[in-house]
Amino acid sequence: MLTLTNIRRPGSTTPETVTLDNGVITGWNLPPEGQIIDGQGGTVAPALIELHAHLREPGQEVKEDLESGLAAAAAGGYGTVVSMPNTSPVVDDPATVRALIEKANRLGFARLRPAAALTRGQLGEQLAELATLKEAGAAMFTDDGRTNEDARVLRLGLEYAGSLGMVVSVHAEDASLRQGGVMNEGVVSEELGLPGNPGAAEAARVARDIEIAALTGARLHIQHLSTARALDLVREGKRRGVPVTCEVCPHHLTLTDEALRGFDAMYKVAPPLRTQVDADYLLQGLLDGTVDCLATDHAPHTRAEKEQDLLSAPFGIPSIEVAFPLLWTRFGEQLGLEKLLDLFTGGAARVMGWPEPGLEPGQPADLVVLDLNTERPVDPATFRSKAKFSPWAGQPLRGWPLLTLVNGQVAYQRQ
Ligand SMILES: NC(=O)N[C@@H](CC(=O)O)C(=O)O
Ligand SMILES: [Zn+2]
Ligand SMILES: [Zn+2]
Repeated sequence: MLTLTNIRRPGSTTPETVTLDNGVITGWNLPPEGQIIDGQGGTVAPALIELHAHLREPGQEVKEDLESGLAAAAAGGYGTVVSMPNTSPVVDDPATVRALIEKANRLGFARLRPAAALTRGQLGEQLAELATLKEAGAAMFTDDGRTNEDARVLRLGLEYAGSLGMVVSVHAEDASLRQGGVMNEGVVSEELGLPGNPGAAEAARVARDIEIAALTGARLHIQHLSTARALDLVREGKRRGVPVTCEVCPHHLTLTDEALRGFDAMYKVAPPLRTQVDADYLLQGLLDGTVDCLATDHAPHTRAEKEQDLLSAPFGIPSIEVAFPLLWTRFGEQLGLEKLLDLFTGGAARVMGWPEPGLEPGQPADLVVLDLNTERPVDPATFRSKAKFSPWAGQPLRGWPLLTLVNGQVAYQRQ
């Protein structure tokens, strides 16, 4: 049993108390019992849900592992993380899915809901054993890290996953258009003389995949959507009743291809940072509901890897520890707290078909307490993630988590 005192519900200024027992919320403003934690006047919300993080286990533990990645997630306010299967080996077998879940349960940080590969080895040729992967606990199917080039294989994957009631999520870029592009194709890439990856690579693939979702009637989720054009395609697909959803990442909302002018591969990410027009358009998509949820695509690499030149360095930006404060500080006024929290919690749950998280008695005791007002600079040296660098290093942000509870247990507490 745990009692959390001195917390406020979103939109309220009244300090309250909540009691947790057996992994659920048991009641509000009851007499304190069990372990008592002072919420320091922070705002309490359901713990955030991350649908897209690269935790790198198995095989790439030099970049991140379950312990560092799930601790980082809890420090970022997340209670649940869907990990991507582009590991080494690829997560395409039930035993690995089970082993990951068991290990994560022992760690006691954020909950892990691993995604499994849609195709064996993520090679895009033969479907993985989706039914047994689901049975083992796979949360969704994706070949993220790679693109699904064969439309027929994606069709079969959607049909099979759809029959199991599972979501397929896609990294939607046309590989032949993307080629060796290391940044957005446009004015900046031309000035810098760097190979560009056109927005059309994303839009063309999103259009194709929405058609396949319409054809199959199966649930398709578009990952890390980055362009205005692709967002219009999703909007139109939804209007037609196609079962398509999409996520947007913090870096595509807050950074543009201008960041590449310093030739720093920290800003190299797939899909690439686009233009301010795209970033503004994505924000509108958050406001009007076209974007279903926020997801970080937390993609840790070693510093040495990211210090290589732009052509050699791997793609990816780590952000799981800064996502909420970053977006609250930048867009809190435009979005409002309730909408922003919904994009980090309920929106993600609805994409997955999971129960709607909430603060009522009976709800899971997965909670975050946020300090919405105190400004603190981003300090990558304090990150739990192994990737101790950040595009937002030094920036003063508000909205830092004070406490994250998972299953009624402390998964993170700020010192
Ligand atoms: N987004 C990235 O730039 N990188 C991801 C792969 C991916 O999400 O496609 C990674 O695994 O590092
Ligand atoms: Zn991807
Ligand atoms: Zn990814």
